[in-house]
Amino acid sequence: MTTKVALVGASGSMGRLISQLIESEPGFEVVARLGSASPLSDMLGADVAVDVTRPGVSQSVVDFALDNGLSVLVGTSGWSADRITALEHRLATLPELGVIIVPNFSLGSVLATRFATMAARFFDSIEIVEAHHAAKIDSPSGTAVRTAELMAAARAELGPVAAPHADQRARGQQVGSIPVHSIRLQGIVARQEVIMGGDGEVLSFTHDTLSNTAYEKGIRIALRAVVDARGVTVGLDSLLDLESGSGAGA
Ligand SMILES: NC(=O)C1=CN([C@@H]2O[C@H](COP(=O)(O)OP(=O)(O)OC[C@H]3O[C@@H](n4cnc5c(N)ncnc54)[C@H](OP(=O)(O)O)[C@@H]3O)[C@@H](O)[C@H]2O)C=CC1
Ligand SMILES: O=C(O)C1=N[C@H](C(=O)O)C[C@H](O)C1
Repeated sequence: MTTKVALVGASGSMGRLISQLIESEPGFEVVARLGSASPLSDMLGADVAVDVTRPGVSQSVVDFALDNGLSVLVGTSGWSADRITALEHRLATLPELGVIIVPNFSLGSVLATRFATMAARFFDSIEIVEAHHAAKIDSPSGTAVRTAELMAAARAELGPVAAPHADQRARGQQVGSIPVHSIRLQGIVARQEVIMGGDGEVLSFTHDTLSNTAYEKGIRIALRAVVDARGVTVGLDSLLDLESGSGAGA
């Protein structure tokens, strides 16, 4: 059986990549390509929707898809913990449907976030510096927000990180008390550094995306998973067993 995909944001950088990947993915076919001028009803007739649009648009795409019986794979940034909680409540009333939200399709990025989350309990001084291409419209990046939220959750019992003078604008935007600094620069694809300071030492986790090919494996894994998805799933790590590495060889 072929899964019919409505690709929302098809003309964009991620949309073009996903369209290409689906062409060589057995069992999937893009039946609708939507952009900013398309009515959302163009999705109707598809089995699943893939959303790679803009943070301000993604919610309406997901709402329309769910209203019309489509599960959704979301690659768009901007799905903060609050929005995800609201979505979980909605999905609780739609037991046949699922939404998979993947802040970053790159395996390396997901691993870097996992390592940083593991280490977060051991350091009180933590900051994130993320850098993206100049065309990126949102900041902080979805990956940085997710990383900060996971680190804050991991150290919930320890309280906020030590972020002196965090009221000064140049100290970044705090997410879960962790200052996040965003750089938008020509020449860069995507980069994130999580820096942790301790007594006489600094531990850092850096991930560089050098080209969009870094997203390919993760997109294939998430696409296969969305067909049978139920409820809300967040992060590529939820689709993989990071301890054993199983599922990563797509
Ligand atoms: N999860 C991940 O690993 C990654 C996520 N991203 C995220 O994915 C998103 C898209 O990134 P990218 O492809 O680089 O962005 P682009 O700006 O290249 O593409 C955006 C796409 O969204 C479409 N769009 C804009 N408004 C609407 C609307 N109202 N309805 C339907 N479609 C609309 C645009 O269509 P039109 O041309 O008609 O305006 C375009 O096709 C961003 O949030 C980005 O942060 C990016 C890279 C990796
Ligand atoms: O806009 C991008 O390019 C990216 N967006 C995502 C984010 O906001 O984290 C994922 C990746 O960093 C690239």
